[in-house]
Amino acid sequence: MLHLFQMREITFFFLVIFFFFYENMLFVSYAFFGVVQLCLIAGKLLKFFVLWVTKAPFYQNKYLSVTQTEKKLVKKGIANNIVPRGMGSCTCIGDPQDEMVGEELAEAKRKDNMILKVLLLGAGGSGKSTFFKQLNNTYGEGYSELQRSVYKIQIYRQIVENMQQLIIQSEQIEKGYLVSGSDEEDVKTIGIDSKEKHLYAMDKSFATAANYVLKFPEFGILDETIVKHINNLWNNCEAIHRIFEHRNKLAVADSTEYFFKNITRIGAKDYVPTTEDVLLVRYRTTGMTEKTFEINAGRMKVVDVGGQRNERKKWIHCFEHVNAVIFVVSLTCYDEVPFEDVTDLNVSIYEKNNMIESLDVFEHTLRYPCFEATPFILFFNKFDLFQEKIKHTPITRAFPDFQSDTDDVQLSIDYIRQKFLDKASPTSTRPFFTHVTCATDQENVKRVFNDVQVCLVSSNLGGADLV
Ligand SMILES: Nc1nc2c(ncn2[C@@H]2O[C@H](COP(=O)(O)OP(=O)(O)OP(=O)(O)O)[C@@H](O)[C@H]2O)c(=O)[nH]1
Ligand SMILES: [Mg+2]
Repeated sequence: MLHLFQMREITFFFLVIFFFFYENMLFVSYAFFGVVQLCLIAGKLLKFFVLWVTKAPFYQNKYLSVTQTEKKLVKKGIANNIVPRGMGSCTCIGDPQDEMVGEELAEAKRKDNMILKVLLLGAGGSGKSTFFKQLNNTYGEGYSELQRSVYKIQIYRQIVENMQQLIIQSEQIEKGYLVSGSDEEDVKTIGIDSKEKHLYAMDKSFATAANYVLKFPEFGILDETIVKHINNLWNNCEAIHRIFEHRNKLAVADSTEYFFKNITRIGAKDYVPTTEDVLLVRYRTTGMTEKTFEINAGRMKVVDVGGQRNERKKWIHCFEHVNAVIFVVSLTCYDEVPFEDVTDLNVSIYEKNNMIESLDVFEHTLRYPCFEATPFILFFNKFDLFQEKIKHTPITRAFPDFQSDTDDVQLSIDYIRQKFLDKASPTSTRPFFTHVTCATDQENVKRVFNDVQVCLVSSNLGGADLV
């Protein structure tokens, strides 16, 4: 019994002792963990206070992050001690070399953000791609022999297609099409009096040459025979020259004369196009090309697009984050028929004027809401050709309101310039800059793009976002 009592007492005693200590242990442990928590919170508060006062993240912790780009740099061994950035600032710990990496990254990012995005827009054939090529020659790596060789097939095509076009037109005139007094109601003339049509007919002695050229395959490579025939037609056939005078209505490029004259060099087996050949070849752009050039220690991303009617539908795809639009106008197009309106080689229909089309495209482009505050730079291009054309063809061809039938270059350019500027809304605050240019002249392009760069930077980019 005693034993049992003692046992019960002893058990009770130990239970009391256990509960007493258990309660106290709970209290002690609660108190202990409470103090630890308070210390941790105080520590964090202290750390953020220090960060806030010094504006420098001394610590590397979960609030700080390393960007994917920086990780790649470390992986590639370009940078070796990238320290995470936190809360918008990027600083490095450790030795001064680490700090340099951080600064270089920041500088690289700042430079990246300073690229000006400039669009080259304008109607087909105004010279956009020629500017692009000239920029590549001046500020890019130029064209290697291999790259120039790519243009060979296009040069062959321009020569053969344009000669075919001239031959076909000669035949059409002979049949009575394209001359005034024609019975065909729909057919517009190219300004040849029916009494003069015999002057445009090729002599029978050119029949073999003409047939050979007409049958030449679309992507054929020039050989001795075709060179001989084209040389013969160009050098000896007067009718071909007379029709060439009407090239403005036939969508025959001005530069074709240069290629006809150089056909012996171009037809050689080891022919590699020169830089001049590359600049002068007429190649209708499809889609868009862009490249970043370093101009005046600044960077400019230039986008070249196709200007033909069906190409213009694609322009909208490159309208984001644009700092400026360079709108290229061909000064010589005031008596030209748009390529798309020279519809059928057999029965041509000449309807529109390229300068009026260019004005329409300009007006349409100005109306895009995304360009509301975007600076527009107008390039009145092909000044070299304009100076020659104005001597015999006044701009009244496009602007009958132009008072004088003058050959005054400055007066005519001023009139054309005003016609374009009139398209801008009178309430618009958007900046406009105008330049008279010659895209085939490297020095001119260099000077003009220098000015463009300076103008854009000083005009605060019209408030547009940087790329
Ligand atoms: N002489 C002379 N020819 C020029 C000048 N600018 C362009 N050209 C020629 O004009 C033709 C058309 O030029 P491109 O640069 O292809 O015209 P584009 O605006 O790119 O035409 P699309 O691509 O169809 O929109 C080419 O044969 C050029 O060599 C210039 O200032 N002077
Ligand atoms: Mg082009």
